[in-house]
Amino acid sequence: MKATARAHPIQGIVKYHGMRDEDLRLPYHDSISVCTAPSNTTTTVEFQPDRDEDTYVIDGEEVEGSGADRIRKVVDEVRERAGTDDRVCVESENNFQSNIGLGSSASGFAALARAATEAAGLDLSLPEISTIARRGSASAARAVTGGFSDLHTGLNDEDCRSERLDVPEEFVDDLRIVIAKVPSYKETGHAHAEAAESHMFEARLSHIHAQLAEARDALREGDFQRVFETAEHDSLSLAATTMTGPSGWVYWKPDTIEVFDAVRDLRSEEDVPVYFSTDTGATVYVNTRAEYADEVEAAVAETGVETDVWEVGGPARILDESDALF
Ligand SMILES: Nc1ncnc2c1ncn2[C@@H]1O[C@H](COP(=O)(O)OP(=O)(O)OP(=O)(O)O)[C@@H](O)[C@H]1O
Ligand SMILES: C[C@@](O)(CCOP(=O)(O)OP(=O)(O)O)CC(=O)O
Repeated sequence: MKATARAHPIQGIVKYHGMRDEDLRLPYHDSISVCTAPSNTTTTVEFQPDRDEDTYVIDGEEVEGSGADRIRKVVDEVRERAGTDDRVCVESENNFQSNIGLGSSASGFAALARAATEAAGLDLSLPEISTIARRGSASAARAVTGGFSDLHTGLNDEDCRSERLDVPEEFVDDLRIVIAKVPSYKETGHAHAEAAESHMFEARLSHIHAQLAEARDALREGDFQRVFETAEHDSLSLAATTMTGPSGWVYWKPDTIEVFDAVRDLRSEEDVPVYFSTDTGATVYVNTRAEYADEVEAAVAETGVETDVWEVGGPARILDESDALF
């Protein structure tokens, strides 16, 4: 009745924005992402029949408000599928900063869904677990299946689930993601809620199918340039939509743009294979290949931002009992 799981956050490639159904978190369109490592979330879940209430703790702090509501959604779905009313104790740790655009809701709800289903004794495939994680965060569905994954939209759990894409191993092993941290706090919930109100949203929807086809084909071929050109372009498309909604969200900061410039200089002046990408946040993912990672990190660090070099992460997995957080 107790289990611990670990999951990695995601970088969007063809990014998800906006939900058809906020309760079930059914996105308007398919989306593709890649999990990042060593960034991860570790979560322990225990069903405790003697308790009166659930408790949720992240990074040593009890979670309340909308953060707790989202965790409860995932836990309630597990309770329903397992046919139990037992209360749970959830403890979680992120080994990276949350709410700065590094995808903590993805790894957080993926680790939660993986640990909770295991603790409840449910025998489910990763795509099935992805439908439970999706109720906390749609990007978490892709963090359950890991690597490069594709979340299909749909109106039910049979259709709206994540599937791991078949991508050449050499391409995955060669990818380096230089993280340019721009620590500006934000929450994406409101942006999703107003996504469809931007006049750019219809344009984005009609464009996204070609982007998805391009990304799937480029990933199958292991074509670095086409995959990350698509991700860079989609970052600009996503920002165009968020910036032109009713709240006019501008997620980028001056440091973000400086990193974009550094990346484009490396590409045009030094012929380095390197592309930027942002999700909903000011932090930049700088995608390059292993042999260029040091040169790219040095150029990005010169703008004054803090950097890290990450790689591709796998699916959500169960850890040993000795790794439990309580
Ligand atoms: N370990 C965790 N377990 C459960 N929920 C988590 C965890 N870490 C973060 N979260 C939730 O995810 C929210 C942050 O994610 P949000 O949906 O705002 O955007 P995001 O784009 O995934 O986040 P980030 O800015 O980290 O990229 C937090 O406010 C919290 O409610
Ligand atoms: C473009 C993104 O940054 C969208 C992030 O959205 P969230 O995963 O934060 O959304 P919730 O479902 O509300 O948790 C990355 C992506 O998933 O494509």
